[in-house]
Amino acid sequence: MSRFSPGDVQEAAASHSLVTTMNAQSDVLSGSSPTTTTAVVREGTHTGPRPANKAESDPAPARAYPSQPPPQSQPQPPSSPPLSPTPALVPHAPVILDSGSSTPNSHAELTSSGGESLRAHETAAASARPSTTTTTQRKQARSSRRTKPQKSGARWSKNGVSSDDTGSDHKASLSQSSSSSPHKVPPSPKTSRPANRPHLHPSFAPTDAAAQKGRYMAASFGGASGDSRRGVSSPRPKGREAKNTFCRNVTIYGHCRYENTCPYIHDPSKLNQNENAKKRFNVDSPSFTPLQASTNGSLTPSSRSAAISPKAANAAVFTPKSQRSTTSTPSLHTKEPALDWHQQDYQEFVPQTFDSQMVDPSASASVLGYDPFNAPSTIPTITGTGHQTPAINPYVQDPTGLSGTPYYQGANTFQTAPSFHLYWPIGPQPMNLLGYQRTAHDFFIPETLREELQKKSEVARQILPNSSLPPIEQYHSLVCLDTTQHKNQSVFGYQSWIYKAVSSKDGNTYALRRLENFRLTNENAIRSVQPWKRFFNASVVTIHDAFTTRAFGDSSLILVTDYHPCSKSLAEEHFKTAAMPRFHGRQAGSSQIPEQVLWGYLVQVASALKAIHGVGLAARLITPSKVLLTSKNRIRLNACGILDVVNFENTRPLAELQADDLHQLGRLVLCIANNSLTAHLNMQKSMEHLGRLYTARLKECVQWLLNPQPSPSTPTSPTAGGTMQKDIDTFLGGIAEQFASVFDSTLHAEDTLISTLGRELESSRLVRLLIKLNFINERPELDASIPVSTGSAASPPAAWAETGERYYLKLFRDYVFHQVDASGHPVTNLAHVLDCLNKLDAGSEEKIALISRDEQNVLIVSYRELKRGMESAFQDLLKAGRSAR
Ligand SMILES: Nc1ncnc2c1ncn2[C@@H]1O[C@H](COP(=O)(O)OP(=O)(O)OP(=O)(O)O)[C@@H](O)[C@H]1O
Repeated sequence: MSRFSPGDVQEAAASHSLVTTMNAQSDVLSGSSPTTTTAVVREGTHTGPRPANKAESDPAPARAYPSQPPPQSQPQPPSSPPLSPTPALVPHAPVILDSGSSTPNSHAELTSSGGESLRAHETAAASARPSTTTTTQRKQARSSRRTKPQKSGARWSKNGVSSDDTGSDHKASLSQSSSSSPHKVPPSPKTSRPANRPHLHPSFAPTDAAAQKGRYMAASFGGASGDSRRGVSSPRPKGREAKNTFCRNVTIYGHCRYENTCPYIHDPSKLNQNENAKKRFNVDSPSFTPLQASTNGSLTPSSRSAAISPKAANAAVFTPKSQRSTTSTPSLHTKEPALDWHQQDYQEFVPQTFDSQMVDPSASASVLGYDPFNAPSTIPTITGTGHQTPAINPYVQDPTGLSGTPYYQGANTFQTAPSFHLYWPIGPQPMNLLGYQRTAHDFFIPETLREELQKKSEVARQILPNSSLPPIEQYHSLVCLDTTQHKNQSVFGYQSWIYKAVSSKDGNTYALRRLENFRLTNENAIRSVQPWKRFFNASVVTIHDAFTTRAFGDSSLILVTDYHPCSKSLAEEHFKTAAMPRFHGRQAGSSQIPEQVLWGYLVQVASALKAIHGVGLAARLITPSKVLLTSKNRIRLNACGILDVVNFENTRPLAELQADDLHQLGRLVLCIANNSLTAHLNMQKSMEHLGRLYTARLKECVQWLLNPQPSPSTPTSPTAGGTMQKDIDTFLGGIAEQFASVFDSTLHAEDTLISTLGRELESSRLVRLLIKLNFINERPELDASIPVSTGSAASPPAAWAETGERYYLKLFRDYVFHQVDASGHPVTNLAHVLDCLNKLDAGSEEKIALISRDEQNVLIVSYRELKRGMESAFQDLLKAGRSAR
């Protein structure tokens, strides 16, 4: 990546006097203030890579990357006029010293090279044709053909249509053809093109007018000077290209005498095939039509199958032998096979960061054996009344990607899942880099965090197509979040389901917990949710509403709570490990939970209990399945308030319930520490195990929580002090030092997030800058609506985007994004882009060399001028927008 060097500035200064003499003329042309341009230098003074420019006069949209910058000593064609400033081709740069590109010059070059191509191709015809070709040039062409036949050759097509064809390419291939096949070409009936005819890009040449071909091809060869230079070193034509070319003898005479030996095509139908095959992706490309599935599941024969034997066409679709084969085969029968393919790829490549242990053997087994085609008939019987959705959570964070399979099976709608593997840095990341050696990833949000946030937002927005779940009140687009169809009635006394749903009132996504077949016998029961609706704590899932409904065909109680995408219960996190032989009630092989994680859980639940007990409530349900893990080590109580409604009539005293909360907390930690859901059933053994694996402090704390109300004479609290109450305040006092350490790590995490946010702020700043630039760059339709600030009548109205500051903003865009290296390859250096945009945003005094697309002019401008120009152009746009209203 080259940058503008100080030498350029000096050279620019040296040519300043010349620049000044040009100012008057250029100002009239550009209509812009002469003060806006710093300097312009002649071609060749810059040393850096040039932007991939096309000729200024070339209207063709397709742009070829130019070859190496032309050396100053590059020989000019004999017919070329001396270099002179040519305002007609210079697109109104504020001050321009033209180094040689001009309309007459271009025309001379066009004419000259066009004549050469014609001569080279049509040996006899060219000599007889009263074209612009001169006798001297013809001789030169012949001699060059004789002496350097190996340099000839390049692609050549029927119309000279390929956007990257060059004059010499064409000439060479034709000279080769003329040597191999003695085509006799008569003089073309059209000998020259009108003088004012614009330079036509080969791709716009008519395809059917054979007589015009030569002319357009000739015109195309004389395109941008960069093109013709590049053509000198074009590769030899390949046999395949001759095969793509229609024989000119057939065009001119109607037949070819040398058809047997001639390498060109003589059958027009073949030509069209070859043409289509040759063009890669353009407007003429045939659209891709995948094999469509008919309603009976068989593939509809397409035109492609007509070309193959019926046996082959009806052959079974290839299915790779893998775990996913059971799922991938039916996906071919969906409406959008291509999309399914993407989805499967996404499943396969998603790096799992947040979860590593959640492999439910039973779930995996059931999914593996799950037949999506039979599912609708079986699932309702499993899930009960009114519950017709396959009770498989599509969003479960299953590393195998299997739990979501049925969801993707049925998905006929378009889905754009972020392809995380595309962003993921490949290979080990370099360490200990200096400040200026940072990698591209250093500029952006950390990969793990970005992936987690993107997943959450994607999951929160996903819906199940063809879902039979009814809307409930204002909640629609219900998706069942349950990961298992075997519901445990013992928790609430009712089967419970949980759905993600969108509220039509506020557009937010909520989690709806439904208790099936719940009958409300007392109106006051449902009012007991009111205090919970006013309760907000960071460690409790907020409750928003509670009501009963018959939308499912039964009488259900619905509790509306916050929705936390990609979350899972502690039971799913810690107890659903791979199938392994059990050992003493524990799952052997499961890893030990770090003590710091357990203290984190203790502190979070304790702070939630402090708040809950403080407002005269009790959590009542602190079990592993009802504590939600919403991000790494971040938990929330998820079933508060439900038992208040369900057990309204036989509730216990509050003090008892609050003491039970502490007991449940102790049991939770004991179970997790023992990696067993039933650890509390064998208390002594479990405590011993806990004592072996963890510190005495943790054991003492759990012991205190599990003990019944301590008597005044037996102080066993964490504080180990004298007589005390067994309440949450005592407990908090006892674990104060753990609170301090958890609080400290929370602050560290917050600091990290704030600094990440700061980096993202930088990115959003650059995005705003880019948006502004793109509003301005090469804007076509505003030409008439915005008066060109020059006020010059000579300026065409269609020049807003090409004049004044807009012109060098356009060149700046090329400088930032379209640079090519010395061999003409695109430069895609993110650091360069960020560097340039940041300097533009800051309005730095640093100067850069902007090179016009025909590589004939170099503008030296500072970022400050660019910034000023961008602001003023943007203001123009705003004004025009306002006046249009
Ligand atoms: N508020 C919520 N936001 C996001 N996901 C939730 C929310 N509440 C529960 N979930 C998810 O829904 C799933 C089912 O939760 P639920 O509370 O029904 O537990 P469960 O494992 O089915 O236990 P049980 O059998 O006792 O009902 C879990 O994967 C959980 O992560």
